[in-house]
Amino acid sequence: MSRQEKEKAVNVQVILRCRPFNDDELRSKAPQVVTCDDSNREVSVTQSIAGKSIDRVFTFDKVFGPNSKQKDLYNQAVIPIVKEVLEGFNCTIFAYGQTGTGKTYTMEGECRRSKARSQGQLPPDAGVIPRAVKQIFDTLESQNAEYSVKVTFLELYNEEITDLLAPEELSKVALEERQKKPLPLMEDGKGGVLVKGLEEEIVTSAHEIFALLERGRSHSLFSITIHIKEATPEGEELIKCGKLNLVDLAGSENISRSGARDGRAREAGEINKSLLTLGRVITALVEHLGHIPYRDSKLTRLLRDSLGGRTKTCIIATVSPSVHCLEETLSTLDYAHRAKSIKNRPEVNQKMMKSALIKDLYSEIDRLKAEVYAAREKVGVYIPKDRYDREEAERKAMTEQIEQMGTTIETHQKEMEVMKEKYSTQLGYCGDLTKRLEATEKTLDQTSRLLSSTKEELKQAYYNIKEKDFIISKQIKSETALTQQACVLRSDLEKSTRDNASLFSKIAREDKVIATNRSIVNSYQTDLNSKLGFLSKTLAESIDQQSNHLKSIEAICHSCLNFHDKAVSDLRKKVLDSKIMYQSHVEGIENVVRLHKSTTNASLEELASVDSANHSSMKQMVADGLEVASNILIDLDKVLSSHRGEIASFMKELRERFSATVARTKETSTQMVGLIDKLLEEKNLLQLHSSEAHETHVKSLADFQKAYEDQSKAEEGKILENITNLVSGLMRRQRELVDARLNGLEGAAIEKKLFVEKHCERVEGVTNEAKRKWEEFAAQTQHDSVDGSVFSAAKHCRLESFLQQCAKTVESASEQLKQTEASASELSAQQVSQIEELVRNTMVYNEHHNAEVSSARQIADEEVANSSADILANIQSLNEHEKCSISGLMLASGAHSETIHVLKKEHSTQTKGIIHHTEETFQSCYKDYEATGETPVRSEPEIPSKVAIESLRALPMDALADEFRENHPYELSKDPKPTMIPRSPLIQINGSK
Ligand SMILES: Nc1ncnc2c1ncn2[C@@H]1O[C@H](COP(=O)(O)OP(=O)(O)OP(=O)(O)O)[C@@H](O)[C@H]1O
Repeated sequence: MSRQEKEKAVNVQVILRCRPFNDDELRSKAPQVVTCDDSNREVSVTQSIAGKSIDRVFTFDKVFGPNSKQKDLYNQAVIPIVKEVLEGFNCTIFAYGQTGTGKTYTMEGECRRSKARSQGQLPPDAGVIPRAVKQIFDTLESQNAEYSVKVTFLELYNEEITDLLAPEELSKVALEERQKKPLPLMEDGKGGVLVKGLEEEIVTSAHEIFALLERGRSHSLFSITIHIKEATPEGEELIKCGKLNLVDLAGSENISRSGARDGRAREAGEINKSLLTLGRVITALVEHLGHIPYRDSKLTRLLRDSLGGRTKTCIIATVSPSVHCLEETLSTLDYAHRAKSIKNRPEVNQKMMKSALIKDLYSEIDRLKAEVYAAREKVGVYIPKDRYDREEAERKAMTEQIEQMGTTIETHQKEMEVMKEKYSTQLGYCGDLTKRLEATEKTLDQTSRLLSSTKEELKQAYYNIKEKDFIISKQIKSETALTQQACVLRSDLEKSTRDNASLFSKIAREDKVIATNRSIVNSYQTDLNSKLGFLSKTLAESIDQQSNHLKSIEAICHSCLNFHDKAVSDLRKKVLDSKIMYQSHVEGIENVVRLHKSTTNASLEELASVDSANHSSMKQMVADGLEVASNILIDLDKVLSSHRGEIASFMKELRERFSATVARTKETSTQMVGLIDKLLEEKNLLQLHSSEAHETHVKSLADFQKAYEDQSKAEEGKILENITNLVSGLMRRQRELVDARLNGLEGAAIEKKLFVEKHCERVEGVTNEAKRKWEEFAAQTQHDSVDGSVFSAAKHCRLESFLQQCAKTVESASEQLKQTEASASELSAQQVSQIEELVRNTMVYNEHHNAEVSSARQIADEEVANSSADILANIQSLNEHEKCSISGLMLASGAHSETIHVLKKEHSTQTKGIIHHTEETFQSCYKDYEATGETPVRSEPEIPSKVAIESLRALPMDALADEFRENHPYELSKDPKPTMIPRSPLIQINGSK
């Protein structure tokens, strides 16, 4: 298979494993309801509904029955997955199922307790995790590859993540604390999720992993990440990376079954939250909904890439074969079957250049160093910018999620309301349907009764018609025989007339008699024919009416039956639909209620704890505040009194200083005046001194010149002889220089003198001005100081009054603070007790509500089960009812046939009357020949006797009817088929007429 093909969308692989019966189930002889067909990958579950056993069959990617071994499951299902991990895919295997169905057995097996693996062999009971670890290390070692393997191991319980690989060198207490501390989840910025602070352990052999697995528990997620070094043909080093996640989920049973209460209820609620969210995520993925609620639980956040992402996923669903777990088994099978339709798009992880990996690792080391430094120096929290940004983004996302959850809760509540309404409407609808069913059943009963009575009547009518046909045919036969006999007689008479002329008169008489008799016979025949015609007409009409009536009844019966069948099937469908809908609603409501309950309980608990914490912190705060305030007040008091003293001393000092300053100013001004006078004196002296100094200077210069000249003359005299030529130049130059210097000094002295004189003039002016100003200033200062002392005295008085006022305010404030503290603590205690009561009430109400909901659900369940069972039983027993009603109808038809018998009797009496009357008339009219004695002896004509003629006459109606009944006995319960009814003989007669 090419890599491209491999990276296409693939369905999540779902494997079903059914464990063998456990000891308890064997002891209680629990019936088996789950049957596995490993070769056809089918699982069938037998359910008993309304006394009938119904099989539901599920097909999975692989099925492992109760006799399957750990090795079989691993070899067939897991080896290919581990191979793909070593090729660079990310793969996840997770076990899902009810508690005690073998999730941990399948994932971990019994190897934790076994010592066999210490010899390098795994025990036969070893599960998927140890076998996968062994396969990974065996493969890596056989490939002689350079590799590194690191593992993480966490527990996900109660929606909290705990690191099972937290360092062991910490003390036991610290370790426990650390292990208990839940770790938060963070988005990694690439669409993935990271567990913040999760330890990654580098392992070099399978044994090290086995040692780590000792810390394992249920509800855990064990991840192995493998890096394998590869070399390209160009000599570059690449790192291939694959990851295998092995998850043992929590049991999927519901809260009511587990009987969880209080803390355990929260636990079950949280577990349920994870599994409910997992179910919702699966549904959303299967139905391709826009929003997949991954963020609703930590489990789904962790498994995000495994459900609809780029990871290859295999779900191992575990079930029990026992009837006791039927409900959960069906739920697990539904769950797993739905998950089969999830599509993932697995991708091979991109290979990394070794240098890039090293760079990444260096930056990671830098980050860790910075964190270690921050932790060691305890200089606050060090968060790198990107992490801060990530956390900020996560915080925002969480805020949004909280808002979203709020709206989701609202929507759920609304949905719950709608569902409740729908539920009550459905109940009403169910009631209506039941009433309609009852009414329809009654109508059906009546119609069935009517149908069978009508059928019986019809049958009776057919029988009567046959009987009448028989009688009529007999009568017609006898009439024909009589007519023939009359004709024979007539021909005999005619022959006698011809033979015996002497017997003319007799013949005439006889002719007369015969004519009379013939007319009687004719009239009798006409009369009989007309009566028979009337009778047959009446019968034909009656038959028509009967058959029409029967047809209409049949049509009504058919329509009734159709309507009934349709109504029954509709009803059955509706009942089943409503039952399913009701169950789904109940399930939905139950889930919502459960979720709501867990959330409410958790929030109530949280509220209670927050509230009590708030109360104590408030109390503490108020007490602290009071203490601080009273400290401050005391300080303030102290400060105020010290300030008061200080201000008083300051004022005193100020006053003293001021008067000293005034005195000093006065003194200074006097001194200044003296000084100025002195200055003026000094100026005059300076002037004098400067002119004197100038003169002295000039004089000293002249002296210097003279002395110099004298010295030069003396020295000249001494050395003139030796250095006349050499020194003469020098001396000249020296003289020039001295002259220039003397001239300069003289000029400067004159300049200085002029400057000093000018300066003295200016000083004099300035001093005079200063003296004037000083005197003004002194006067002003004296005046100001007097004003200042008056003002400061006034200020002092005001300040003092202020201080007193301030002290009073402080005292009243402290008093008020005390009062406020008392009332605040009283109020907060009151509030706390109120909130606590509210919380207690709400919790009780919640429990009560929950109990009500579950009892209502139970009752509704029972009622629905009862009513649907009743309806089904009713439908089932419909035939029996029909049979009963038919037998009832048979009785009714017996009564009816009696009535008909009576009618028939009446009819035969009437017919007898008619025949008797006709006979009498015939007897009275029919005259036999009377002998006169005049007739000669005649040859014996063969005239049939009256008895013979009478014998030709048809039997009376009763006798004919009896004969018919004897030959055609009436069958009671056989339905006459209209198509089989023989045609009435009267039709022929009527036609021939
Ligand atoms: N296929 C099997 N063969 C033999 N015994 C099994 C099998 N499956 C489970 N068992 C036994 O059933 C018992 C319960 O199994 P296990 O603890 O693995 O269930 P579980 O689903 O992990 O439960 P929980 O949700 O509580 O973790 C164990 O004693 C285990 O040995």
